[in-house]
This record gives sequence, C-alpha cells and structure tokens, in this order.
Amino acid sequence: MIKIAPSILSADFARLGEEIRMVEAAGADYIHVDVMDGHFVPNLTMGPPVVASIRKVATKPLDVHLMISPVDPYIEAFAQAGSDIITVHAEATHHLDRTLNLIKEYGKKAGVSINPATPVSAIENVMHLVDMVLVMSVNPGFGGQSFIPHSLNKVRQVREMINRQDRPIELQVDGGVKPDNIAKIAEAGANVFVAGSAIFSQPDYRAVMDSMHKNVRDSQKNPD
Ligand SMILES: O=C(CO)[C@@H](O)[C@H](O)COP(=O)(O)O
Ligand SMILES: [Fe+2]
Repeated sequence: MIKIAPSILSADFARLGEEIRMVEAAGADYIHVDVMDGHFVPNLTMGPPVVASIRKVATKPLDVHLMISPVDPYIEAFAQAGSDIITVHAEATHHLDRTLNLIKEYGKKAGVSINPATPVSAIENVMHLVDMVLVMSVNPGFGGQSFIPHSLNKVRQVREMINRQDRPIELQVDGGVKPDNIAKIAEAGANVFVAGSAIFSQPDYRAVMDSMHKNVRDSQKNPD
C-alpha cells in the first residue's frame, strides 16, 4: 500500500482550504506542507500561522517539510501549530540528533530529509530516532522540477537501511513524482509519494491519484 501526500505548494493559495478539502476527498493520505525560508532554499513560503489555519481544515495528518536553517528555534511553533510529522533536513542543522529529539519531545513524528547531493550515510546514525526518511529527488526550493534519476539508487540504499531496523519507518520521495515514474520509485522501495504539480495542474485530482495507485499496482503484478 502506497501513500500519496499532495504538496500544497502547487495549490491555489487563494482557495487553500477548498484545495485541501478537494485533495482529501480525492484520496490524499497526508497533506504535505513545504516551509521555505529564503536562506536554506532560494524561496519563501509559509510559517506556523498558515499551518495552524490548515490544521482547522485538514482531517489527514499534516506532513510538514521544513526547509529552514536554523531549524531548532522553530520546532516548538510548528509542533503547536498542529503538525503531525515534522521533517528536517540533515544539511540544515549542525546537531541532527538534538533536532530529531526535540521533535519527539513535542510528541510529533520525526522525519529526516537528504538533498540530492547528500549521501545516505549522513543519516545512518539517526535511524533509531526517525519515523520517516525523505529522499529529495529534486534540489529543494520549487515545485515543478524534473525528477533526478540518481535518486532511485538512494531510495534503494535507504530501503536497505530501514530493513535493518526492527520497526517500521516510512520512506518518502519528494520532487518530480508523476503517474509515469511512480512505479519505478515504488519498486526502489519508497512508500510515501509527495506530488505537487502533477496533482494540482490537473482538473481532476482523483484521476491523478487513482492513476498513481494503478501504475504501482500494475507494476507489482507484472514486474519489468
Ligand atoms: O519540497 C518540495 C520542493 O522543495 C516539494 O514538496 C515540491 O513542492 C514538490 O513539487 P513537485 O515536484 O511535485 O511539483
Ligand atoms: Fe516538500
């Protein structure tokens, strides 16, 4: 079973509540919220007040992807705003172990993300602390970029690391995920798929998510 996390970065912000209700009705498993600071990534998006407003509308877990540095001073605000999963970048904090523990102290699920140029070894020593690993398949900062093919190797490596743990850890992929490449990414071992432009650029959100599920199912039935 795969999970789909629509990234609201590509939604119509003027109608954000309605967009969230629509993707939830269309089968979203998580609502993916991209937080950017104009420093760690070259773009600015939203902060805790917007997450708190989304919380009032969303019924699915809020999957908050923090692309901000420093990050520790903001964990409390994002936790109190109603995030369910808080994902931080390994590259954005000097003390990743401390940052992940901080998220857990607030009772939230902790995710760790790595950029395309970061080796999976960067997170080897924090696997015991995380509930989710996010492999970025584009350089973070913008929606609508193309999937970087080398990311598949990293997904395979992270899947092996997860399989060595004695508890379930989600493996999320974010960036350039589309109905036509999702099966390959699932085969590599991912189970949570962020998709922004692929969903919100189409008039029928359910049709996109259904085709994502179908393509993964078909490839599982007929490998190769
Ligand atoms: O974190 C990010 C970008 O930094 C993503 O969540 C994007 O918003 C995904 O958008 P698409 O590549 O699916 O259009
Ligand atoms: Fe994201």
